Amino acid sequence: MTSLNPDKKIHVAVGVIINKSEQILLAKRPLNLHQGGKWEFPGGKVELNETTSEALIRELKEEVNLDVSASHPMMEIHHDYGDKQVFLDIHWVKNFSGIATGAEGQEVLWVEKDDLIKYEFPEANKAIITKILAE
Ligand SMILES: Nc1nc2c([nH]c(=O)n2[C@@H]2O[C@H](COP(=O)(O)OP(=O)(O)OP(=O)(O)O)[C@@H](O)[C@H]2O)c(=O)[nH]1
Ligand SMILES: [Mg+2]
Repeated sequence: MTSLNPDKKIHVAVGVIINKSEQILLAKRPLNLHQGGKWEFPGGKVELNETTSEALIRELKEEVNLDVSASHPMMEIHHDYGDKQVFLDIHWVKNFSGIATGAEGQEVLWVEKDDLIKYEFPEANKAIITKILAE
């Protein structure tokens, strides 16, 4: 039996990580995951009893081995993929230490802002790219 689930929207903490050379960090989503094979901004699901910034710190350590010391809100996006509804809570991350690596085996890349349009992203990310380019 199918039922309506009011909580099925997934809350995701997303980091737009920008280094001293004004490059942005991208990671490639593993093929087996939702929206697999596309590039993304590192991040992941906010767990119960966790704030968005706590989730961001945890996810960026797990995924790209960076230690985030500060982040600030950039924008919120609600998107329906049909098979999944997401609430992307996107933060700028300018204060961090460490060397970015694909800690889960994924490809990671520092990209110039103007080159972002060359990469394939999940549909919901279009507005994020627009916002970055407007900075
Ligand atoms: N991390 C991230 N997720 C995004 C972006 N854009 C976007 O639509 N999403 C969607 O948001 C959801 C994030 O889930 P995720 O797979 O990163 O979550 P997670 O790291 O906690 O993974 P897991 O709990 O499945 O191991 C996915 O459905 C993904 O397609 C993005 O730029 N970054
Ligand atoms: Mg993730």
